[in-house]
Amino acid sequence: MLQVYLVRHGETQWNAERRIQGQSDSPLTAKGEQQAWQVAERARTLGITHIISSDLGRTQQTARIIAEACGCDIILDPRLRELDMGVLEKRHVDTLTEQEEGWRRTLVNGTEDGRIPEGESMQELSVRVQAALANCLKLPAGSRPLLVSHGIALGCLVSTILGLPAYAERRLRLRNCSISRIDYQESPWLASGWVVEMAGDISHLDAPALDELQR
Ligand SMILES: O=C(O)[C@@H](CO)OP(=O)(O)O
Repeated sequence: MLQVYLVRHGETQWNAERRIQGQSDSPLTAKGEQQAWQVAERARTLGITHIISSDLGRTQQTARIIAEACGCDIILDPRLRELDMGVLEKRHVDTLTEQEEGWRRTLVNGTEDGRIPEGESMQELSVRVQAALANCLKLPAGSRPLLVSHGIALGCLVSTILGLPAYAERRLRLRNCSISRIDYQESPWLASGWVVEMAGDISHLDAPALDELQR
């Protein structure tokens, strides 16, 4: 059985300011760095062998802290980037016009191919994050990878493993530096393939942020 841990990056400047990031970037706040150290401390006890990270700055910054604690190298995988949120990236969520909020809601409420203009659909996101996950099956036997990625990207991964549509990710709260775990297994009692063992655990954080757009 392969165990894969999923970690969302620490709180960033724009998470705290309620700005939409997508594939744009902002650095971790002091609180975000502290969260990263706390999740790293937990990861250190889990026997992690590989850290695989989205190549955006905020995930790399988080991954470096976890890698230092686990003594692993970091492999960058752009398929683990956040959903491309097109023309709404860098915008403050409270300043969107009605039309812009409608675009954003398309993602939240879910239509198969809904997207923000110049952005990516949830379906497209789902294909690339699933491909990044499938790559973990090629690691040597006994590997235990930890993936560092983003709220929507990881939510989409967990939702689709559960057999839900990709847009169901907004029904799953994955806070900054939460840990989720999915296992690839062949048990006759469970569906064979990927199984969700836990999602969004923040018991290692002493001060979880009320992060990003979720307040
Ligand atoms: O892009 C964003 O604004 C958020 C949405 O969840 O993603 P991240 O997890 O990278 O903060």
